[in-house]
Amino acid sequence: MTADEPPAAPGGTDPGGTAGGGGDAIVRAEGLTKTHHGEGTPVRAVRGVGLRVERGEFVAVTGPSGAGKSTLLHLLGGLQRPDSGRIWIDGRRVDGLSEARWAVLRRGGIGVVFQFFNLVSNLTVADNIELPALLAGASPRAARDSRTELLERLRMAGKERAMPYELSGGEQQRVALARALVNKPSLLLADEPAGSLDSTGTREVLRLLSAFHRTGQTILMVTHDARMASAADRVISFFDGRIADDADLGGRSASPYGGVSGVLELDP
Ligand SMILES: Nc1ncnc2c1ncn2[C@@H]1O[C@H](COP(=O)(O)OP(=O)(O)OP(=O)(O)O)[C@@H](O)[C@H]1O
Repeated sequence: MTADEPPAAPGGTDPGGTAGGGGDAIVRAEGLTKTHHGEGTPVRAVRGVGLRVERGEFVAVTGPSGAGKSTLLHLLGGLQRPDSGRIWIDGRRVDGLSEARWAVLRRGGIGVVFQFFNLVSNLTVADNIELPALLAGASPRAARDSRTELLERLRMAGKERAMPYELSGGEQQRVALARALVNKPSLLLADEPAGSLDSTGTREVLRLLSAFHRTGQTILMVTHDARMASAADRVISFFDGRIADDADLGGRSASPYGGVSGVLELDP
């Protein structure tokens, strides 16, 4: 499939990951635009953005409030639809997928964490983490094993039976991370993952994201916090709906994967 061909049929895949996706890119987007039509004047939140994230990268998208960072992340996770532009995830053209297909993709290939955890309040920690695994078709035993392993990695062993309201904000975010990672997604999208945490919670989330990154997890994180951004190996500055700068922080990268790029595209 070339970049000009229509989206893959729902369920269609490109196992080689090269059709339109180019090389080993986990995310590729071209010409993305999104205007919000709210109460007042329409807001052009994303104004022609091209982006490429390679397998194993940890990319931070930073910029002032209202720059359009969250909108960009929502477009890449299928939580909002672009007005124009194309998106490939793991080599597969996805911008034309139905809501249901996007939901399936988020259940397996894309994990998402938000500022406000969004745990299911009447489910235990264990059930919150196992649910997406079960929905994706894992056996109860496999879901339990994955949950146990993740809770250990997240230093939350022993909290399996706790309810979300019994946990601190930092602990709830660790459960949200476990839930997002339980199906081993090729991409983790994180929208201000420490935005509602104190400095201890922020440090812990940062440490955990870095630890998952070191074991190969591809992460795209939106943050306005310079400390958070400094944990990434590449920082994209977003301003007024566009990529204003794209800096490979080089040397510190724990990722074995090089070759990064991000391009500013003109308005269509
Ligand atoms: N659903 C919506 N309806 C109307 N306007 C919206 C909507 N979502 C976002 N906007 C507007 O689009 C612009 C970009 O918002 P967005 O949340 O993407 O920015 P951001 O860079 O993530 O900001 P912040 O750091 O404050 O979260 C803002 O002006 C915002 O008010």
